[in-house]
Amino acid sequence: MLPFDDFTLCAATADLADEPAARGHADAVEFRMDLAENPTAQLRDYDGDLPLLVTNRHDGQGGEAADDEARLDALRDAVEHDAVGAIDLELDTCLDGRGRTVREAAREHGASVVVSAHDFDGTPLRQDMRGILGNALEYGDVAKLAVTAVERTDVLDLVSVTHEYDVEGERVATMAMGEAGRHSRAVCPVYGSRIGYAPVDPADATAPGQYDLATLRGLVDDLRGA
Ligand SMILES: O=C1C[C@@](O)(C(=O)O)C[C@@H](O)[C@@H]1O
Repeated sequence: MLPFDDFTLCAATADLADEPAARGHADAVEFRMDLAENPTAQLRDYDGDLPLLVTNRHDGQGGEAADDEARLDALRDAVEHDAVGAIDLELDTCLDGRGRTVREAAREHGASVVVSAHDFDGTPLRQDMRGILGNALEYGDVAKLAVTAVERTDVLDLVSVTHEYDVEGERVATMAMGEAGRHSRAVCPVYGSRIGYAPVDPADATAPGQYDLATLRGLVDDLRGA
């Protein structure tokens, strides 16, 4: 089980062979099944130390998986592996009811549920970000929102909403994608964001504006005074 009680840095990858290289800096591995070759075999053969957060992102939310039942079946199967401590499920998949049995399977196997939403066009209004995270909290243990920053100042409202939920005792994970939002990946955790994502190798970024793993670990630890 990945409780996300505190900031959890995930090495985001489509290749579980990255795990040994991630161990020194990451708390967990985000396994992007939708970007992976033979994800089922990779999961079956995984014997690394780090727990897995499993994501099978559909193409409407920035991933490469078709948004079909097979995508959800793969998540339901994934939670049966002991190494899987959490799954990521899109908010739209929860709102349309298709995520219910996936969440149930996760709970049954002691895996946390991260309910996520992505905005690749911009940063929604403050009250809308609050609303999206609030909706996601209805379904998941952690509500995650990744927006796109066009200006550096777009991050201000995101930080403040993150802080509000943290003060209310809710688990949220936030980040602004894109160059203008890059600093949010280090700053949002200072205000309570529970999850960070970074590739071991910067060439393998899973979203725009990500730092490499060692850099993000250093920045977050520094800023949070670890
Ligand atoms: O949802 C997220 C967050 C993310 O998009 C990011 O911006 O770091 C990276 C993805 O791998 C992950 O699934």
